Amino acid sequence: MTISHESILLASQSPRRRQLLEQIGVAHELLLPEAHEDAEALEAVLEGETPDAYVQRVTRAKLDAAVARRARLELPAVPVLVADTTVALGKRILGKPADEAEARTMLRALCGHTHRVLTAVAVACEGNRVLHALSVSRVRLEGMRETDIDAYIASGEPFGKAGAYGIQGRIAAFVAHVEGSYSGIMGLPLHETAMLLRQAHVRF
Ligand SMILES: Cc1cn([C@H]2C[C@H](O)[C@@H](COP(=O)(O)OP(=O)(O)OP(=O)(O)O)O2)c(=O)[nH]c1=O
Repeated sequence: MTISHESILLASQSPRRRQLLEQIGVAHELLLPEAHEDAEALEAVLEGETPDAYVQRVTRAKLDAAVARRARLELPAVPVLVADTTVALGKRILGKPADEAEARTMLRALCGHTHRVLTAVAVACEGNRVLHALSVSRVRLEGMRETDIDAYIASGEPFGKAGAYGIQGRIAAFVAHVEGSYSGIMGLPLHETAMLLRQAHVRF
């Protein structure tokens, strides 16, 4: 992989994060996990951990893994960007649903209530100095009928997404209120990300 010194490395498998970074014109290359790296173990919730502590710990672990990967691959020391998104219903952390039943349980729990979407962002810059930010948004999903939930699950959209939904897709028809950062809910809060990248002297 040839990396321009004007680029950053986005260590993420999320197509949304890539698309969002493109939206603000940040030149980047992907730094994807290698086969032996176990993302699931990294994302396990510790006992008693709050959603805020959880999302920041996972983000830091993703960053450490990505910086180690950059070194292993002998890539130039350009900034590395990572993020993690978690949906919190009170103290309850809703990750990505493992199957249809879990997606259904999550959607039923979210409907008719306001929940928080937390996205932590971290950048490793020169000298491996770490910059980080946390975006917290509030989303209210109105009640969905069981038939609406069935159709949404059948669309496949809940999978691979924290809280079993993606605000950028069909669920938008049920989003009654949003407060905070739309891009943050999608997975990369662009205002906070731009601030961190400017602090890291990235030009875009
Ligand atoms: C709440 C919400 C989440 N999401 C997605 C964003 C993230 O991709 C995903 C949360 O999972 P994450 O673990 O944050 O990210 P990821 O595993 O997809 O990617 P990475 O390689 O960077 O760790 O949920 C949406 O796309 N829209 C939404 O409205």
